[in-house]
Amino acid sequence: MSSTIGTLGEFGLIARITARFPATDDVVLGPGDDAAVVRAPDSRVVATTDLLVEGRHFRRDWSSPRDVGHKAAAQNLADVAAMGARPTALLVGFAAPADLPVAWAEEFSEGLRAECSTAGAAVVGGDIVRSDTLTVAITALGDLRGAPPVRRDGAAPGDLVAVVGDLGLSAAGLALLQAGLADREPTCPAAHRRPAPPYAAGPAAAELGATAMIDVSDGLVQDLGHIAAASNVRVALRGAALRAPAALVEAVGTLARAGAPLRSPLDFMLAGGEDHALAATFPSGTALPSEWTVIGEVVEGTGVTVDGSVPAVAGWDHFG
Ligand SMILES: Nc1ncnc2c1ncn2[C@@H]1O[C@H](COP(=O)(O)OP(=O)(O)O)[C@@H](O)[C@H]1O
Ligand SMILES: Cc1ncc(C[n+]2csc(CCOP(=O)(O)OP(=O)(O)O)c2C)c(N)n1
Ligand SMILES: [Mg+2]
Ligand SMILES: [Mg+2]
Ligand SMILES: [Mg+2]
Repeated sequence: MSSTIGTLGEFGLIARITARFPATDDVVLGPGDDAAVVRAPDSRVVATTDLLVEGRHFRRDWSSPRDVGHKAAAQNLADVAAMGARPTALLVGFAAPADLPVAWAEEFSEGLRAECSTAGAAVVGGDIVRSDTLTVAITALGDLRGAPPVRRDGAAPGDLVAVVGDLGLSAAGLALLQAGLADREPTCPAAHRRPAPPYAAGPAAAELGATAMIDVSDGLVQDLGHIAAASNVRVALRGAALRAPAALVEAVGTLARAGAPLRSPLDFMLAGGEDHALAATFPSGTALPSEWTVIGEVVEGTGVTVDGSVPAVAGWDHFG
């Protein structure tokens, strides 16, 4: 029988987990003392937190522990990048039932470490408690390197709207998993299990003069709606600019043939969350690197439109 965290005990588990988290140059003191010490050369620290709850954010039969570690880190590190900052450190709240295998916690930690290393961050601490529901509460910190944060309220009429990263793949992957079709179309389920936020594009966007930015966690329309509301503008998207990748088109075909509720590739791109693409506004005329796609412009008004109409798609709302 595999050992569980209940038999290993809290401090045994802490020792097992913290041994996996090496320091980076940003870390003065890592896990093990009452608190970690992280360098803040700019003296302003970007801080963000997101919870993941089993059953709501992930399922252990759909995602490996490594996948959940990758996703938990990515969801938080993307918020740091969306401020235009470089992620530096992560803190991990881990609440789990006593019968959780130690290997699950270790593999999860390995996923966290690997995703942090992709983003250039380190795990510097956390907490462990017993709980009936497996829950992960992450806090991520970041460094603005002296630059001002890119907020949600800076978009102005005339700005262009652009996006970098995946759109719709995670939601299509979730739909395939829900329909029991994940084995037939593995690309989207893989994107659902391990989103790949374009971390470096966040600070790069800040340097390019981004006027507002957000990571797409709940759906493109809903998240751009936060920029529209905070900036008192309308975000006018062009549907033709949202070109669906082949994997999304194929996933939609497979879902349709299996009789799943009809959703077009564009629906997934407009409403699907959890890819953690970055959506930003830039002054018109900004020369954007090729990984960015211009998808519309900022105009006077309110809300988000696609080809002039309010789209009939909704993003994720935990209580919706
Ligand atoms: N329980 C809370 N207490 C304080 N602030 C919160 C709470 N929940 C959300 N917020 C804040 O509200 C804002 C929007 O939250 P959210 O939609 O979760 O953002 P994101 O999608 O980037 O994670 C963020 O600034 C977040 O820190
Ligand atoms: C088992 C399962 N069901 C449904 C979803 C879909 N889902 C859960 S949370 C979420 C939105 C993103 O999570 P949230 O907690 O809202 O993160 P935030 O927007 O705060 O970054 C989505 C699309 C999922 N990931 N897993
Ligand atoms: Mg959040
Ligand atoms: Mg966000
Ligand atoms: Mg959300």
